[in-house]
Amino acid sequence: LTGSAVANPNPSNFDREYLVPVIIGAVTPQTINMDLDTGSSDLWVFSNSTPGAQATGHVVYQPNTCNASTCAKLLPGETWSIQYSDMSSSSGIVYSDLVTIGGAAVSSQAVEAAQIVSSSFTTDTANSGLLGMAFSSLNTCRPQQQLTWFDNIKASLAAEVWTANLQKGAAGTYNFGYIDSTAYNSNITYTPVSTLRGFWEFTFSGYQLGSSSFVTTDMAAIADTGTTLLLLPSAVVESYWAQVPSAHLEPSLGAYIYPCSATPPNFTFGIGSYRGVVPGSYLAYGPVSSQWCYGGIQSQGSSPFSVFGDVLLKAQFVVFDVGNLRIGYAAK
Ligand SMILES: CC1CCN(C(=N)N)CC1
Ligand SMILES: CC1CCN(C(=N)N)CC1
Repeated sequence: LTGSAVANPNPSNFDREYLVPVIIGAVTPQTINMDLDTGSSDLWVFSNSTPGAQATGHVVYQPNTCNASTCAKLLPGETWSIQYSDMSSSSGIVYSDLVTIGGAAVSSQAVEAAQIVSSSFTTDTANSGLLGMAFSSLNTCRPQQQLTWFDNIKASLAAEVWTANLQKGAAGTYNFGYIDSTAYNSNITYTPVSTLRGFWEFTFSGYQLGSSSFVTTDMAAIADTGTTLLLLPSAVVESYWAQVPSAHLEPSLGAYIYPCSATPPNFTFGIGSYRGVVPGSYLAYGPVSSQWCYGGIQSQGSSPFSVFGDVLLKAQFVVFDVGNLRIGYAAK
């Protein structure tokens, strides 16, 4: 078994997130556009349990709890509650239902129906749910923790692997169970993943800011499709933006902005001896005013790891190898 699904950048704003059409239900199937997030492990959707005012503009999951084996089933007593790093949150109840992504189906997937969603989810009308693809140890369902869609399907796949091929301002692809050798043009360099924190966490071997020399130093990072930007240690971020005249940390935003007339420098990361290049144009996130632009590289703050978000991932072909607990990067 294999699967292949489109990854659509959020239509309105600078590839803030990438949405995947997910088909939920057998008797009355619904296609719901969800944000595939390798930084969390809950599959949750706006639903008929979400208050109307919070669900306005969204497709809502309507579980068909009919009386056949193919119907949705409420999991009695199960609840979930999650908070994301941008302080958004959601919570609710849990059903089991058929979930098909890119032609690959899980018959009894925990589908977490929202009873409450915070305002930033309500206003993000292109996104009607989160598809968690980190490790199941982070799943918030209680009292019985539930498995991610990938954990449920992986034994049926040709290989316990999936790949991300995100694009800048265009549709990309998530493939499940196979590696499309036509999708990249360098060897894939793998490095081990630690699951101790439940993320796709790995060590990268250093970085290069623009045309400066490569800095060889082992650093921790997670690969996170659910984070838009590239988050690095504040000292590295300061050095990076020092290369752009007038770029500065804007206190009111808590972020670096730079003159939109400038193109930011490239960012290169190392995996062993592999060098992954993020073009400067990918690090121009979007305007905050007529002349100031929001930088695509920002500080990781107090986080113990960097966050390789969409601005970096879209420049690479990325292999999430669950079977071998490793992550792979290739140029494309
Ligand atoms: C470490 C944090 C990264 C951002 N998150 C996420 N993509 N769900 C939350 C966890
Ligand atoms: C993992 C992220 C998904 C998108 N988010 C949001 N719409 N508030 C934040 C959390």
